[in-house]
Amino acid sequence: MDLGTSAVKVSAVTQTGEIIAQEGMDFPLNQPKPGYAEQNPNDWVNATTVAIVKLILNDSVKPEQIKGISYSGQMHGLVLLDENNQVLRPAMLWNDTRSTKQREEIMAKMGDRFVEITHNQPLEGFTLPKLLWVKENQPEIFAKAKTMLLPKDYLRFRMTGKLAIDYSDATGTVMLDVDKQEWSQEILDTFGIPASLCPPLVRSIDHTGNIDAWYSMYSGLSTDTLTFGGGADNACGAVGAGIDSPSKVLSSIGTSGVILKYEPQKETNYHGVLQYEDHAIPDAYYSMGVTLAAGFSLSWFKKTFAEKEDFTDVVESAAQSTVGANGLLFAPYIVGERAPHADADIRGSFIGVDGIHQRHDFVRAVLEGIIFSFRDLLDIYEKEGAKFDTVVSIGGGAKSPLWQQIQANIFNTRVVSLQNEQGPGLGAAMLAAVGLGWFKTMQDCTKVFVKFKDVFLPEEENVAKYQKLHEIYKQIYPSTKKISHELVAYRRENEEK
Ligand SMILES: Nc1ncnc2c1ncn2[C@@H]1O[C@H](COP(=O)(O)OP(=O)(O)O)[C@@H](O)[C@H]1O
Ligand SMILES: O=C(CO)[C@@H](O)[C@H](O)COP(=O)(O)O
Repeated sequence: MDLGTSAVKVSAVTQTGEIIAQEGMDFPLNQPKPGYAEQNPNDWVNATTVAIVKLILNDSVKPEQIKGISYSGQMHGLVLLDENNQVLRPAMLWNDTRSTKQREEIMAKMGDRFVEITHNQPLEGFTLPKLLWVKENQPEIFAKAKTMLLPKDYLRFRMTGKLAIDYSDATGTVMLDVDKQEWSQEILDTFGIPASLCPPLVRSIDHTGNIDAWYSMYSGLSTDTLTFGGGADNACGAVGAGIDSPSKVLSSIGTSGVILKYEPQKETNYHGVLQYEDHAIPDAYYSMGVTLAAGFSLSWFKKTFAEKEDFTDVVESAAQSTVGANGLLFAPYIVGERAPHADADIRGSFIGVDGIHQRHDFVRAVLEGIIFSFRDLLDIYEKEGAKFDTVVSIGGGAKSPLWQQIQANIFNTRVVSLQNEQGPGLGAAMLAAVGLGWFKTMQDCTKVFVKFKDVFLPEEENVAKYQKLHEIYKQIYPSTKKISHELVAYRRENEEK
């Protein structure tokens, strides 16, 4: 199961890694105020159940054939349950940036010590600042809260009745002591959070209970089906894309965008400039930089300016434009940004709009702007001495060959795609396959399951053009910061009246 932000995708995978059936279902994202991003946890369960039922009825996957289920989940989202395990409020998602005040308080109280324990800065997107926002703004809800879960763990709970969180998602709460691999008592004590709120920690390949009788009745699944820990969607994406050494880098265009590197050592610490997380692979780690609105920028553009048209046609119309979109740049900061500019109040922009521009130039600028923001992240890694020979491209954005060629040119590195762009879903299936004992190690499973499809090579002339354009792009953030902040403040003032 891949519980994304735009949809859930359920894949049936054989012992040899063939995806024999796939179903999905969308669910809404609610943005009631500037910076807010919420979903109803019941929507995840209902959408997943519909996808499972379709898999059984439409695709003839027999329930008794399904030996194991594992989960890939959108990260950091806060789900709070009361003493009867009922959901207390809508889930606050990874792209919800309302907790700037709490983020600043965390740094003021703990400073570098916080970064030392968690290997991360307490950014708005992470779970702890959200929890502290609820504590301060909805104390009656905080008082009733008995359990905190992340999105995929809530889904598992509804399917098995068991509470658990795996280490890769636990690092994303910024409440885990990365060196000790346990919930940080120091952080919990400093912010008055009861340890009982934190669910039991499991490894991504650990058995987390069977499908229970209630969910078996509801979905048609068998109670003989085992579930496994699963992981953060980016950890699972890296597993499904075969990112098993520091020379390969993952480029994921989902709702968010991610540039991710495998890290063999626990001790590596980017001091919060990049995120540092436990991997879904036991005893391994990964770092990443996140663009908050990657695929989301394109979906926003399509919904706003081309609602009735086919998604692929809109994307491919960018081929009618030129490298550099005839002199038009786009900065994808439409819900704020996380890396390299941790700024909840920056907003997006089109720069250079000219009377000659047509809609396809705007589409091209959106595709390129998202990859320029990825280029910013690669630059951080390259400054730290990283050398990549291959970029593996996954996520909904990997459906477009044009977008992958743009990546090869902007990264000046070869880009490969997967046979099926569902990296996180395949990664989750691999965790179940290892958990079931079908393979001894994740590496053994990777050799059988991970299959590449197309290769996109950098084109020298276009690489040079994009290098020039990226230098211009880099000026957008400092040049638009003050204007963006004033506009967001204006909107807040007027919406609060
Ligand atoms: N045909 C397409 N070509 C390129 N990008 C696409 C296409 N269809 C969807 N996308 C992009 O894929 C994104 C969704 O990717 P996905 O990996 O499914 O996200 P999530 O896991 O966050 O739900 C959308 O935001 C959209 O911009
Ligand atoms: O916040 C992060 C990573 O830190 C996001 O990457 C979320 O995990 C959402 O993923 P997608 O829905 O875009 O796959």
